[in-house]
Amino acid sequence: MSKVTVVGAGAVGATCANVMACREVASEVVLIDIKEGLSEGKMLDMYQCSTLMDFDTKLVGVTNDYKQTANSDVVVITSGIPRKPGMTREELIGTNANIMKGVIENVVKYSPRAIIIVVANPMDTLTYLALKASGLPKNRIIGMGGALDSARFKCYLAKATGANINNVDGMVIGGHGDTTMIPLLSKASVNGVPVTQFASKKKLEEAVASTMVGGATLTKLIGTSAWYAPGAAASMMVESILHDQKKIVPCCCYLEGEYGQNDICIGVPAVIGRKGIEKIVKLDLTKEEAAKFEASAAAVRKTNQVLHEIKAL
Ligand SMILES: NC(=O)C1=CN([C@@H]2O[C@H](COP(=O)(O)OP(=O)(O)OC[C@H]3O[C@@H](n4cnc5c(N)ncnc54)[C@H](O)[C@@H]3O)[C@@H](O)[C@H]2O)C=CC1
Ligand SMILES: O=C([O-])CC(=O)C(=O)O
Repeated sequence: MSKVTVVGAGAVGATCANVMACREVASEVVLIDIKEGLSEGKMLDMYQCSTLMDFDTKLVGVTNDYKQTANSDVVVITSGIPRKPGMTREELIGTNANIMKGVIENVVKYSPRAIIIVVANPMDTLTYLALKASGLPKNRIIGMGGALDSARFKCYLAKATGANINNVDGMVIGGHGDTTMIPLLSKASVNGVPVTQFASKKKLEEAVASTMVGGATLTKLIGTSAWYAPGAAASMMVESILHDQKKIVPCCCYLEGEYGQNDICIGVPAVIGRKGIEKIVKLDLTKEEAAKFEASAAAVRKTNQVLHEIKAL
């Protein structure tokens, strides 16, 4: 028996709940939101897919009643406003930091043993806030960003190389921001063969640039930010935890010396299993990539500083 709570029944939260239900990732999924009836309605709709899609997951929707989320094994936090075209993720901090503080208090109160996955933006800074506000050990607070950015990177690489998408491997580390993420071209491959064998430098650099603005491109097209791939990425992380799959997932982790950084949550590859972040994986970065990581960390720290200015920390 396993129980997952998703906080925020908007686009990303409901999609994540739906993917988890369809894949039977957990025996019970609870969706909670402050908007009266929203979670109840979405979970009822989802439940009515059971026979159509052949799943048997207990689905519960609640309005702001954390008692029903009690003793969750994993909690995914998507509550927060999304950006509109032309905005950065960092601009969401004032509203979303306040939401995060209230949510974390309830999550820790009702599910003290849960592993928490932070999705709301600006994700790296809100992961840091969740860690500090919850007082939980660092292995139990994970931010979702790198999994999504890497999935997008693989799509753009598949287009650039003409390779089968499922043969493409690629990883994005660093902050989850338009200018802070670092798609690692040096490690990208098609079935283990470096991507440079399949596409020109120019095309590969275009794939990197498109990945970095992947979220902004979707926001411009849709008018609000994306949800299908974000929801699926969060579900994949929950699955790796609950099924102890020990997948190596680029995700936002608290660093204490790794990659030359301290007291920061930022994207690095990690083994994700039943204990949450089980190991931070060390990559041999090129000189240029290491310099980019340093700059990315400096930018994330600048946003973290805002938490003090708005008295969220
Ligand atoms: N880390 C990542 O890779 C990604 C992060 N995001 C972020 O996820 C967040 C959610 O995005 P969407 O689902 O598109 O937004 P949305 O507006 O569709 O849904 C947000 C939901 O949160 C709810 N909410 C607000 N305050 C709450 C509270 N205190 N407790 C419970 N629920 C509360 C709202 O009522 C709303 O239903 C945004 O901050 C967005 O930027 C979105 C995509 C990817
Ligand atoms: O772009 C946004 O604001 C939402 C997000 O983080 C993403 O889709 O990568």
